Amino acid sequence: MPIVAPSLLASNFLKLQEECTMLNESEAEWFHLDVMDGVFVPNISFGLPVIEQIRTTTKKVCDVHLMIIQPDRYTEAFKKAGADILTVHIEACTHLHRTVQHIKSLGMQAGVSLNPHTPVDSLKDILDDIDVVLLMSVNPGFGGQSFILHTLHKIKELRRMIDERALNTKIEIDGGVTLENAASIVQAGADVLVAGSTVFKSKDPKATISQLKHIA
Ligand SMILES: O=C(CO)[C@@H](O)[C@H](O)COP(=O)(O)O
Repeated sequence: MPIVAPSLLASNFLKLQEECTMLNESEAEWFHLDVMDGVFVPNISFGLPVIEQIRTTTKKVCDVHLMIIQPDRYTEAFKKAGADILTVHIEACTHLHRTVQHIKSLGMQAGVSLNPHTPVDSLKDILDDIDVVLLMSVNPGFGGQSFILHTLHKIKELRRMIDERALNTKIEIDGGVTLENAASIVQAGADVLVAGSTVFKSKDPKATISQLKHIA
């Protein structure tokens, strides 16, 4: 069964506490928190103070996805704000190995994210060092986009790489995940489903989370 990680980007920020309570009562294991800087991606979302507050509402895993340039400037700050997993973009890092080691030295799990055009092959010299690979299945920056079908090939290729090395690295898929495509994403080899619009725009978000969890 996949881990379900609702993306709070699609939540109602005026009712953030209620949204967090709903997630706490649901089968979601991770809170997916999208940080955007308006430079790496053409949108600005939320940052440290919001994550700090969300952290006080939950004991679930806080999975922070940094869509920012020069993420090293903020590694400690996100640890302090309560991140359990800190994911950086391969396209935003100059010394990725150093960045990953720094994240892990602070006691967080390290994730590396790939934009849709970045081949999974680019992970071959870092894969053994990371806990999570976050494959973007849309171009990052906005919720509510359509899943890019080619991602299914990338998931299968990455699954092969991980299994060949007998690693426990998780494959997380982010963007355009729906009740219609979730089963094929999991069958291709994904471990974690990020879902924003599908969860928060549904009539019954808790039930939708359960459906995503049990769909495959
Ligand atoms: O990181 C991002 C977008 O950059 C994602 O987390 C989206 O927010 C997912 O939203 P949906 O496609 O599920 O609405």
